[in-house]
Amino acid sequence: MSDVALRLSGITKAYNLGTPGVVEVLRGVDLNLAPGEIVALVAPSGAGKSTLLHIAGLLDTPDAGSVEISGEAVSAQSDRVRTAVRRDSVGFVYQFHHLLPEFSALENVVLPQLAAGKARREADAQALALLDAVGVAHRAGHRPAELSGGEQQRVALCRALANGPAVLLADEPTGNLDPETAETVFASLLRLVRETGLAALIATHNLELAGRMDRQLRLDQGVLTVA
Ligand SMILES: Nc1ncnc2c1ncn2[C@@H]1O[C@H](COP(=O)(O)OP(=O)(O)OP(=O)(O)O)[C@@H](O)[C@H]1O
Repeated sequence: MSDVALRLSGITKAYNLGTPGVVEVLRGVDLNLAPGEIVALVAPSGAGKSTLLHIAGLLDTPDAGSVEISGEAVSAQSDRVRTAVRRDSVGFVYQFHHLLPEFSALENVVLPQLAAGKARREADAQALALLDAVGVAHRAGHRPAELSGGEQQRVALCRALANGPAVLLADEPTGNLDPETAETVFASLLRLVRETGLAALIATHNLELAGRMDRQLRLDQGVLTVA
């Protein structure tokens, strides 16, 4: 295993808005995340944390700089390679669950595994084990609309972890939940991340949750600083 799960070097990103001009969102972001490390990303609204997470997760490309995942330089690779790395090595959790409404909880966790080439029986077993680990196995056959907000987020977490990623990226994963439910979901997330030894970068406005992670970084004026 590489000793760096995620490395961002010199990431810059600007959006050209025509008039009034260019918005420089990221101005040279450097970050090393070791396997097993959980890092909070704290940023005021509009500071660019979604932009940063999308670049780290290969959903967007930087203007300059590089992204390495598990020691592999991926930012300059072809779309095909980036898509495969994203599928196999990166898990995403968003503020809203984005589960597929017409599929059951189990199927939502199975589908990314089938896309990665896993056999159905193996994918089912992995999905059930993950749902069990976060306490929602009894809801495996239910569709997202039949689940509570906290259950939906726990299923979304299972989906993000289904292919055994090296890196988990989360954008306000508990931001849409009441405090008690947020605590349940966050506790599940921390425990699973600790158990699996993957690296996690978790954007949150919640300073109490941020304080329970290994490190806290602030995104301000386009660069990361220690919070
Ligand atoms: N596609 C785009 N085109 C132009 N400007 C954009 C685009 N995406 C983001 N921006 C701008 O870049 C800045 C950072 O946006 P981003 O969504 O990354 O912020 P954020 O920190 O995630 O904010 P929030 O916490 O409110 O979601 C904002 O000023 C936003 O308006």
